[in-house]
Amino acid sequence: MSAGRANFEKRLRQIGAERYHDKHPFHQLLHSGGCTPDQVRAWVINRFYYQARIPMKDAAFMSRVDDPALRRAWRSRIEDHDGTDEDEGGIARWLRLADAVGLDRQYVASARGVLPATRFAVDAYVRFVRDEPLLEAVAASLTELFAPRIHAARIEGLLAHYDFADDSSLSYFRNRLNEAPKDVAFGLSWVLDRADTDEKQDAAAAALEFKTDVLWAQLDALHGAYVVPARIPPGAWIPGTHLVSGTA
Ligand SMILES: O=C(O)c1cc(C(=O)O)c2c(n1)C(=O)C(=O)c1cc(C(=O)O)[nH]c1-2
Repeated sequence: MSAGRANFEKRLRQIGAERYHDKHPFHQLLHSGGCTPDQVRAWVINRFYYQARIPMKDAAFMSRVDDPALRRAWRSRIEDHDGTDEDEGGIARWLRLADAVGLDRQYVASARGVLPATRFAVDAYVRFVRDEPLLEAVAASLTELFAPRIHAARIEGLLAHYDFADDSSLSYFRNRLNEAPKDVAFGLSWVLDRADTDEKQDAAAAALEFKTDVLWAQLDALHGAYVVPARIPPGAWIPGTHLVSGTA
């Protein structure tokens, strides 16, 4: 026996209401115009690592699925980030944002300046999806239920407060507004259908909480390193470096 489908969906949404990273002070700083240009750059560099690993985690997921219908429903996630013959894809769009804030895109793409804690958090997500049961792997992706709201708030906040923000530099987020709802509608009904015991519902809810931790930890790392009193770990990006002159 398990709590009904509607109650379980409510429980998952409550996790977002309490734990999603829209509540993190770094996002509040970013969206309200409180970040310095270097703090925005640090966010662009570190968040790139998440972007770059998302299609790798989706490929890891697909490598474990023996149902062709599920692989077919999932594969557009990889194309959304890596692109197709017709569409440049999310990774290329993110690098456009890197250009707009004046960063050397090759440095950003190299992921050399990424904070250690960001790397640990993102790598933990990829491993989780590779190693845990498929139900938990799909449940972990359901933070995307809460992403369109933060993407809309980000577009509005960045456009209002930062000179680099325009249709080209923010195209990543506009595209996600269309891509994420289709992914999450599929993922949510897949999880609701399969989590038919209390034990499975608990496991799926724990996976979603784990994922909110993955997102929160990345912003904690950013805040600790680049917001006063800043403590930049060895090897991480140093403000003022790897810029392309004449931009931002
Ligand atoms: O900007 C954000 O706050 C945000 C959050 C998330 C998320 O909730 O994991 C994703 C994205 N963006 C995103 O752009 C994206 O492509 C994405 C894929 C996934 C996933 O877990 O498969 N999450 C997210």
